[in-house]
Amino acid sequence: MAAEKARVRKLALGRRDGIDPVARAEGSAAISEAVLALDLAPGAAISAFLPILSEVDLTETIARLDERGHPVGLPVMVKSGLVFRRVRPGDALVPLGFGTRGPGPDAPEIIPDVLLMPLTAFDRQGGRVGYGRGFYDRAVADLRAAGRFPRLIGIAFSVQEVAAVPMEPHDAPLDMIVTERNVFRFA
Ligand SMILES: Nc1nc2c(c(=O)[nH]1)N(C=O)[C@@H](CNc1ccc(C(=O)N[C@@H](CCC(=O)O)C(=O)O)cc1)CN2
Ligand SMILES: Nc1ncnc2c1ncn2[C@@H]1O[C@H](COP(=O)(O)OP(=O)(O)OP(=O)(O)O)[C@@H](O)[C@H]1O
Repeated sequence: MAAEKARVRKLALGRRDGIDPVARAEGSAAISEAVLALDLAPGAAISAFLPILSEVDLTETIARLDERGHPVGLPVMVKSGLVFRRVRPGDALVPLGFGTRGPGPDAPEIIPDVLLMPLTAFDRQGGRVGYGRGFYDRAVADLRAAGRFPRLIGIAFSVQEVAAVPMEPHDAPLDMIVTERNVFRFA
């Protein structure tokens, strides 16, 4: 199981790393438009992410969601797992580990109603795999334990699709995946 996850992760990451900068920017713009076209409840709190490595760039999405009045949060790794701190366009960001950046400790936390989730590989059944550290899986488990059931939306380039991601009991299937080509809905 772990070996098969590692295999699809490597395969999809290789293809993601191979997207050229122009296609990456165009793909990110298309994904942003698709996310902004979803029927998000007014005022819903939304977690996003800023790109590391060759990830989709949601910078513009974050600005537009904020403009519409959505509290937007970025993931921060803390001892207990992941928390989401509110970010506003123009805020100063600090390094947060593994190349990630986000709001400092003074920023308020948000409890997301919608998670825009980074991933390495996905399949058409809602399967998702990340970098293999379980941060997002644990964040979803923690939210559910607190009685919260956020919508889980995977964000990826279409080349990150694989035939099947092996899913384990701790893996939360996605409700939706947005790529530059498709919006897949599972729930
Ligand atoms: N943009 C973004 N922010 C995020 C995440 C993410 O996946 N993407 N995270 C999601 O958990 C958390 C950061 N955690 C991370 C944990 C491990 C690695 C990691 O192992 N990176 C490898 C490179 C991947 C590879 O090539 O295999 C490394 O640095 O060696 C990255 C992020 C919170 N913020
Ligand atoms: N809810 C959870 N509680 C405790 N441990 C967990 C939980 N979810 C995942 N883990 C652990 O995290 C590790 C990585 O899991 P997995 O390979 O599914 O990560 P991933 O999906 O690639 O990562 P991420 O969720 O950060 O994107 C595994 O050892 C797993 O047991």
